[in-house]
Amino acid sequence: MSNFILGIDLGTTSVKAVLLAAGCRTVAAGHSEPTAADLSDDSGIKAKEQDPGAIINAVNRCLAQLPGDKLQHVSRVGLTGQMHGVLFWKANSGCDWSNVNYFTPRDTSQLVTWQDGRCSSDFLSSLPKPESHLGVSTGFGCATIFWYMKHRPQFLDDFSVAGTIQDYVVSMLCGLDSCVMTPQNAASWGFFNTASSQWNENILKAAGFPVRLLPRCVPPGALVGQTHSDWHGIPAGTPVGAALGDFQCSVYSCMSSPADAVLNISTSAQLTFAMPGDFTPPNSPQLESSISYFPYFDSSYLAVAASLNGGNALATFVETLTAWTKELGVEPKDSCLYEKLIGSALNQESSDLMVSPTILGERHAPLCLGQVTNISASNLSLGHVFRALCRGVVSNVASMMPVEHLQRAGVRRLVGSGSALARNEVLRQEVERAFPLQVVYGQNADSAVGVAMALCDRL
Ligand SMILES: Nc1ncnc2c1ncn2[C@@H]1O[C@H](COP(=O)(O)OP(=O)(O)O)[C@@H](O)[C@H]1O
Ligand SMILES: O=C(CO)[C@@H](O)[C@H](O)[C@H](O)[C@H](O)COP(=O)(O)O
Repeated sequence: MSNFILGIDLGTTSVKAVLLAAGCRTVAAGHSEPTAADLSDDSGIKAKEQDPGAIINAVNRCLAQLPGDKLQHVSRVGLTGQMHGVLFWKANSGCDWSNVNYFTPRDTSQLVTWQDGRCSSDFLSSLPKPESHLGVSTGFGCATIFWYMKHRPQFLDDFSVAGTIQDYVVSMLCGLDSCVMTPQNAASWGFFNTASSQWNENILKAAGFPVRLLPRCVPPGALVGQTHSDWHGIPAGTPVGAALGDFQCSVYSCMSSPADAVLNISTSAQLTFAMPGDFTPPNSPQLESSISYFPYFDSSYLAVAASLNGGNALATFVETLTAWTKELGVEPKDSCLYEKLIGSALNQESSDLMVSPTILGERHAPLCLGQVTNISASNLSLGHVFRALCRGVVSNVASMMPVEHLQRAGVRRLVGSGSALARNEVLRQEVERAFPLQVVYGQNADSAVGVAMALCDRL
């Protein structure tokens, strides 16, 4: 039996796991499980948190579905997942292995995710200026830690380690008493200089920030350690890579030429292309710009329009419909609703209803919330509304990085990735209408495949 590489994506909505066979381009098996729902927020601070226990349960369910005869021949484990977020744990007691075959979290905080809104614009303005080309937005790890410093300082005293959810899993698998992070994820926390690959420690220390919580940085593709226990049949001693960013991994899974742009629509949405190898980002944040530059591999960068409003806008509409119908005494299933909405919109070729889906605002325009305009008595059918909503999601991310910008950068083809795109023909139709480019959809184009490919290519 040949060796396999296990890739796991801890996404905001679902966990995906794949086994990549030798040659790194064949997906031997894959599975996905819904992850944790957002915890209800009765604090009034627009918190968006997820329970690490529910996330790791989804990981355990996902791996339990993979073929055991392949799991025992895994030669590398790669983790990726939702960026920007932060969870805290206690060194050496962050998880419980009493189930022998897998671990469950212990002594951790909740995961404060990239969708968290507790850091107001005023609060962010009160923070020191970062020495980085990337600004700091609400939901970014360092901003969240500054928030806890100001509003709940004792909370931080209970913990000795912090990282993204994917960094946490790497630490638990390798039995680390600290956290190791790649620049792909460190850049998503803020106060990280990607040119020097260092935290803005002096700036943070001067502001009283608990720098003891900052992870140690290693290059993407680095191995952090080895699994210290058998895990779902994967033998102890299996090398584990430092965790990568889901955005970069979705690109790595399907970008095959510098002339490719990638449109990933998952919970969020990203439109991106690779910058030339000699590109260096500006010295300071371009806060009003809808385009940012995120570290990729080998000191290269991706230009990205990172929208906060992707599949989550569609999910919010489905959840709202479910709530309305429950109030009316009916209990539809979400999956049934998606099928009906997609079906209705496929029968509605076009609509003059206009939907701007930015219910979370955008990082470059946080106050620009969602809108529905041009409503008439004849364009409020489910087909009209869902068609207009899908077009709105695509138009919004396209407005953040117009096709002219792509063409000036030499882009000739658009590759689609992410479950929201893979599962929604209306969304794909709107992509093909919005972009006068060749549009293809990557086979197995998602972050779990991308992290496994990245590890494989760096064997
Ligand atoms: N049954 C479904 N049919 C079509 N789209 C769906 C369905 N279920 C979820 N989605 C869409 O998929 C999105 C989640 O995509 P996913 O790739 O799982 O996200 P992530 O990688 O961020 O966890 C949801 O936001 C929703 O818009
Ligand atoms: O694209 C960027 C980079 O800022 C971020 O938006 C980031 O990739 C994503 O929003 C988060 O990682 C969440 O991703 P996902 O759960 O939607 O796959």
